[in-house]
Amino acid sequence: MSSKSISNKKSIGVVGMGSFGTAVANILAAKNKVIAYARRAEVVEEINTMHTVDGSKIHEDILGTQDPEYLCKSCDTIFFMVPSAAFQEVIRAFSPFLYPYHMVIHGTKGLCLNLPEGKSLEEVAKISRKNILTMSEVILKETVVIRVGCLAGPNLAKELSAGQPAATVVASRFNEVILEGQRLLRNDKFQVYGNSDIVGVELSGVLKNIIAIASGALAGLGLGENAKGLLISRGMVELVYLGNALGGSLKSFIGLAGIGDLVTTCNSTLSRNYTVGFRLAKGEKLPDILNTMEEVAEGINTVRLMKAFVEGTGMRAPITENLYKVLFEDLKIEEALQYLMKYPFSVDVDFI
Ligand SMILES: NC(=O)C1=CN([C@@H]2O[C@H](COP(=O)(O)OP(=O)(O)OC[C@H]3O[C@@H](n4cnc5c(N)ncnc54)[C@H](O)[C@@H]3O)[C@@H](O)[C@H]2O)C=CC1
Ligand SMILES: O=C(CO)COP(=O)(O)O
Repeated sequence: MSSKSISNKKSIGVVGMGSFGTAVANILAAKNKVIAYARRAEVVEEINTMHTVDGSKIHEDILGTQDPEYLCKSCDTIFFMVPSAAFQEVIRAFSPFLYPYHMVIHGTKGLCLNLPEGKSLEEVAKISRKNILTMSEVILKETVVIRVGCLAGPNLAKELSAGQPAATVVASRFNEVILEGQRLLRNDKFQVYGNSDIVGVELSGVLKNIIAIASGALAGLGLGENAKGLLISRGMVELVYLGNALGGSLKSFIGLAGIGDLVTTCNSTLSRNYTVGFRLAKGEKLPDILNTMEEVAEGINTVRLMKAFVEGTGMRAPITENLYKVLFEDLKIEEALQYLMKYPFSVDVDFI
């Protein structure tokens, strides 16, 4: 498409130019001008003068800004691509400039804790569904935006940036959000499916990270493909149980954003969650791993939240509970594995 033919259209906004935000901004820029928000002035400067992020070339139709008001005025559709730990803070900075005519689609695979002011997870220990927010719920809570969507699926940013074929799911209660996501993102290397169960699709992307950490740990122990197949299938059962308890539907968990992303992240050294598990199994301590990782591994916080949720509801989630002990209580991975091998699972599939 020529730059002339896109000049009259409104730009598309992208908030957060990390790995995933940059990959998605590049896909969007093939069809539309993009305005990208980055919090650091040097990143904005690099985008606008060099057309690079972290030294990697980006599309020339991406304009950097540090100004939420300018971005919201210039764009009707905005993609929020920041980690869950920063999501609430970032959405609050944009909230004064967001109106009901905006469409907001996020790509964040994490959860927010929703506790009374001043309370921490350590103090409450057990939580229920009302203490957990998916990112679409954060957007609805913090802004007047109505048409909210999410983007989830097997979408390793490095593969997308290399132009490898992939597919994603745009989920929203509003069909127009799904259609807009498809119109903006679809190309001959990127297929876009729709789903109306936004919470189920969000939870798919969130919960598979737990199993990806465990899969990396198995690989780090030098275990083979039989063990991985066992983990992925039992992990799927756990994902379905937790996901159902949090309000998602089975149909989403067995789709591209669920099983599709589970398989991808459980098998890829490009996954940060998988890498955390792998390094743990090689004997590194979690704080050391976190200190040397530049990018976010959402699964660590998700394990903390899900462990507290499981305790609050009386459910059992053996992989998550054992992984919690490995991450935060120094349980040896070999011992966690032994425990799981002795766990009295009896029925193969009991969720259909
Ligand atoms: N990298 C990947 O392959 C994929 C990542 N995701 C999800 O996308 C989300 C973002 O991940 P990545 O881009 O990989 O992370 P990243 O660590 O590469 O980048 C995060 C970006 O958010 C920005 N940010 C952090 N705190 C901020 C704040 N307070 N205000 C403004 N900006 C802030 C950082 O400056 C950075 O640009 C995560 O939830 C992740 O699970 C989803 C699919 C694929
Ligand atoms: O979700 C992802 C790919 O779909 C990325 O996984 P990581 O966050 O583990 O890198």
